[in-house]
Amino acid sequence: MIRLAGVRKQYADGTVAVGGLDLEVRRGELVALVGPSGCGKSTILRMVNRLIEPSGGSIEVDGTDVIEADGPTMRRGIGYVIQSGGLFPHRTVRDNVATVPRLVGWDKPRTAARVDELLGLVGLQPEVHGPRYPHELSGGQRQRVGVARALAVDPPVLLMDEPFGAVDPQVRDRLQLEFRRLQQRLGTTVLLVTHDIDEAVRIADRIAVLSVGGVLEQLDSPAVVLGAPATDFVADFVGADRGLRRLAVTPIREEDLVHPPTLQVGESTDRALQLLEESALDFAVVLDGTDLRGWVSQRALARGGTVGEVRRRFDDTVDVRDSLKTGFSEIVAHDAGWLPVLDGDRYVGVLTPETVHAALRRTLPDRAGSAARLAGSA
Ligand SMILES: Nc1ncnc2c1ncn2[C@@H]1O[C@H](COP(=O)(O)OP(=O)(O)OP(=O)(O)O)[C@@H](O)[C@H]1O
Repeated sequence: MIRLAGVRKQYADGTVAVGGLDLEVRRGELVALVGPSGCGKSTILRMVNRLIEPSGGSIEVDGTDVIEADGPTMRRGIGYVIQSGGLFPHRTVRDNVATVPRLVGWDKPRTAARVDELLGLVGLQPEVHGPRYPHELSGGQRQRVGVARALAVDPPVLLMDEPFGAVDPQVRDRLQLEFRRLQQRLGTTVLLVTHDIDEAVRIADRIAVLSVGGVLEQLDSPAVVLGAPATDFVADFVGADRGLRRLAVTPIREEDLVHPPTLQVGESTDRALQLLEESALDFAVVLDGTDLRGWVSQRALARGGTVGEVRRRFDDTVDVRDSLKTGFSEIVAHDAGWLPVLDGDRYVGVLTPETVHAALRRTLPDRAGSAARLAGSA
């Protein structure tokens, strides 16, 4: 959807902000540009919508050569969100969001309906927030309006420069996730600049790590950038705690889980003891059909009766849709060696510290793969 080939930018004073960049963003994808201050992130973004003229190379958006196109016309088709929202201070929220629909000639009813819809989408109330001026909103609300305005004519491409930068950390987390859901629902292609690696890890499909001069050090999924940094520069940039960050982006998979023996609540403890003796483990998971009812140890089974009578309940469970970080954190919080994982009500297996380790290894490319990646980026 966005294709940069050999793109260069040298400013008038001789500064080479971007030295020759190849980068592709797929349709519907969210790519985050990260890197230290001054590495050329904003320059790259602003060349895509021609707020800055490239000195060389080619840029295509959805197959159209951006450099050949008429700048203002093209910009109306590309949403652009900047830090603090970049709203017009003397226009109401409604008028801000209506800017582009009016420019492209939408009639009043259509524009009004779209503004209501968009304000609702970003979690604002049209009748409450619509008539206000930007200074009558909180920083987070202003940023939501900025996003709504950028989405007004449903642009296939959205460029965002530190869009959540001006919001306090708690609101930021929520806003990022809400935006991500919206972007996935609308299928918008997004190129986003941030210097917050955690933001990139949380919401991007792929992360482009840049060093000074707009040099692309690595372009890959958050899990791979964190788990297999292509260069020392990337390893340094993503930080010493990249291992912990990876836990947050690695999903729990059924195949990574341990499967101890399972018993049904109605079974006799004699039969259960027999089963446990055949297995290497001294505990079993107790189910009623596929629903989790607790667990039993060999010692408890020695008391006799049915499995249901001697079972113990779990302090906590983990959902299969949670990240390894959530799962591991629950294990630590409950001082448990293992916790059961559920898919809705259905029991699917057991998470242990060892399975966390195995899952982290699974998400890494093999050594040959990362060697090829290194050679490719050199
Ligand atoms: N108009 C300009 N004239 C000369 N040099 C410029 C101009 N704009 C930017 N630069 C330089 O180009 C380089 C890249 O700047 P850019 O703003 O793209 O970096 P960035 O990665 O977005 O930085 P930050 O994270 O600090 O916003 C920097 O060295 C900057 O000083």
